[in-house]
Amino acid sequence: MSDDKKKGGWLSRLTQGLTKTSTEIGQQITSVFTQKPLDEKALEDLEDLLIESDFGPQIAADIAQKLSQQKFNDPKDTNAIKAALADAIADELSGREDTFDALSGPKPYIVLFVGVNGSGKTTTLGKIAADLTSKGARVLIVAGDTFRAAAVEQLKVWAQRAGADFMGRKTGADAAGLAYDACVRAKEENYDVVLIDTAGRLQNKQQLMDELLKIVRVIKKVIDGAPHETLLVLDATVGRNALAQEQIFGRQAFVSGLVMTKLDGTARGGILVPIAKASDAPIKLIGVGEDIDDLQPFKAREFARSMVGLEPLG
Ligand SMILES: Nc1nc2c(ncn2[C@@H]2O[C@H](COP(=O)(O)OP(=O)(O)OP(=O)(O)O)[C@@H](O)[C@H]2O)c(=O)[nH]1
Repeated sequence: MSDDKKKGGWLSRLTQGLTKTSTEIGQQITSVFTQKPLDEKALEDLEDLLIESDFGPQIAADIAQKLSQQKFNDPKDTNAIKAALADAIADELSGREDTFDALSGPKPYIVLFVGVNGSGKTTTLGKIAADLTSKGARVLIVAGDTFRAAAVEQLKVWAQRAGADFMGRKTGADAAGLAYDACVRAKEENYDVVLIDTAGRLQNKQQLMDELLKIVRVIKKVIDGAPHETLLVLDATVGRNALAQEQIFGRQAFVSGLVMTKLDGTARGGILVPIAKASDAPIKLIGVGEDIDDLQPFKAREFARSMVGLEPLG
């Protein structure tokens, strides 16, 4: 067992978090390959397996094609095949990863969280707040989803837990007005980071987008160059719907990074790959569980290895 695993560090959490997907891919790959050489039928089976894991037909075909061109000394050596598969997945994700770093940029650093209700926005925001305050940052949490009292309460709890300050308004208040006041306060009171939650009702897309754009406009009025980061939070368990959501929010062009949550809750974690490829914004963070430590920086190679059931390299 590696040191990381003993400590329950992020790599082992990543491996554990992706168990559902890696069981699907990692174990099935054994049955795909053990009884036969890496022939056309095996590659077709691999392609099907990748499609079942939500990689999408094009990416599945590209990966199978790549593997078909490789020579394996022992076609029954599933670890070598898994490593080649992990490399092929990581190659698909090349250039699609980036770091989320709220502490090296200008202050106050303004981060906006967008995404549909239930995607994990509030939880992601809370986990980030806890991480930042643990590093000594002064953090202001802003409950910009003014439509749902429960969302405001949930954020308040996260703020208390993280030791961050909190700003909210009564139900139905103007979210852009709240964001404006929060930015003014953050400037005056020298906060390091402001984390702004937003509403995520998708029943009326245009209204939702108009409201988000209004929030962005007012933030810019107070702080030049802000928001410094707009994170789109997507739930991996909704599969291809997450791809559709990326297209809706991504088309507005102000998304600067993606967070893929609940990868632990699905055997179809392959969905991250077509989303990463379709989006203009890179993937910055992934959620592999409900604990604070389960929100992790996205590292394509480690992700790909965990996904096929190999130890991440670290
Ligand atoms: N298993 C797992 N659960 C998660 C993860 N991220 C968030 N959740 C859970 O998903 C549920 C929804 O998360 P919220 O943060 O409330 O989602 P939201 O987008 O803010 O949704 P609203 O509050 O409805 O606007 C909660 O029960 C979270 O605990 C994750 O990475 N893994």
